[in-house]
Amino acid sequence: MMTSEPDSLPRNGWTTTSADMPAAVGGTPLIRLSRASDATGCDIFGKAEFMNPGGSVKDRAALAIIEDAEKRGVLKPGGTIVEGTAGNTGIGITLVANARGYKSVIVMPETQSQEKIDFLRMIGADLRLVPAKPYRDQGNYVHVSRRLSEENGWLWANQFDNVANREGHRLTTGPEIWEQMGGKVDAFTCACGTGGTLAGIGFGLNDAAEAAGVARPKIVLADPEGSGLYGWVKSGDLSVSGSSITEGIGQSRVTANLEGAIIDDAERIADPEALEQIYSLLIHEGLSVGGSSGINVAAAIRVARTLGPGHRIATILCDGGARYQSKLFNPEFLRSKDLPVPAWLDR
Ligand SMILES: Cc1ncc(COP(=O)(O)O)c(C=O)c1O
Repeated sequence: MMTSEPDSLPRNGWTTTSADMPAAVGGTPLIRLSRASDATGCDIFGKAEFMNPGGSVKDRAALAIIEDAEKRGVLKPGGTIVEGTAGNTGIGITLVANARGYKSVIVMPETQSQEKIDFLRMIGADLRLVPAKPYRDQGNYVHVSRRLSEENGWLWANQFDNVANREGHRLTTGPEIWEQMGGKVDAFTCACGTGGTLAGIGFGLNDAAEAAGVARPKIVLADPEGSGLYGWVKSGDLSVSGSSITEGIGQSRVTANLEGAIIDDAERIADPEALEQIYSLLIHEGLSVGGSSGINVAAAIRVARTLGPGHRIATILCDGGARYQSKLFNPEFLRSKDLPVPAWLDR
């Protein structure tokens, strides 16, 4: 394995001296969300994944996938990693690649936020924008990235079906949440793109609960409109309806990362409900988060109301609001999607 630190050091770069960018991935704070907690009589906590070096939870998947490939000997010094991504995984891969001397080729649907596109270019990704197509179409960004890998002999990160993704969360994010909550976790809510975060943290929390001899937390999928997973969890039906302005989440198939995942229930959250949480977190708590975080917090509030006062619920603040300034915080964009524009934003 190519690391500049001995294996025995903790991977919590924010509280120890970091050797390099990869050492600073993870170890994020867990923040009590006051308004959501007060409104429900529960303690609702958000894991501040926007504090990772690349600004999102996907730094963890990127690092886990790259370290797994290094260990398996399929990523050689100076090698190239190609990936299809909504942007955040591409950012994580490119930053880890820069730190470790690899090259990155990032395939991304052109519909994703300009901020992610600009950031990927800034950090040196070889960016290939493609038209947004459904997964069944061979022009879909995931298939384009796989073909590029086959044609050029590059490593395909394959975040959707490479279970090194969820294994990374099982070994880091899950135990971190358990420890930060003192082993008292009643429920966990999380949206899915690849499913790595939901499945991996679910396994990690389950492992920790088993080791402690206590009941495991309830694991609840938070799903946007336009995703098939809510129906899949509720009735086994993956069919899709509606749409969402959120990015990086929603899925129409059971990825390898989702196979066998612990999922007890699901909440479907429409964009206005997610935006309400995003704006409330920003205005009242000073937390700037993106669309999937809004879906996650809205689902945590619903779960809190179902469980009743006194429960402790964790969720993920996946990335920051600045990544979506031109969309979630842009009155013209919101109006074009028939979404409400809050008065404070409309000036
Ligand atoms: C902002 C954001 N939230 C959530 C997710 C979903 O995470 P996962 O792929 O682990 O399901 C992604 C994935 O790209 C993302 O970019």
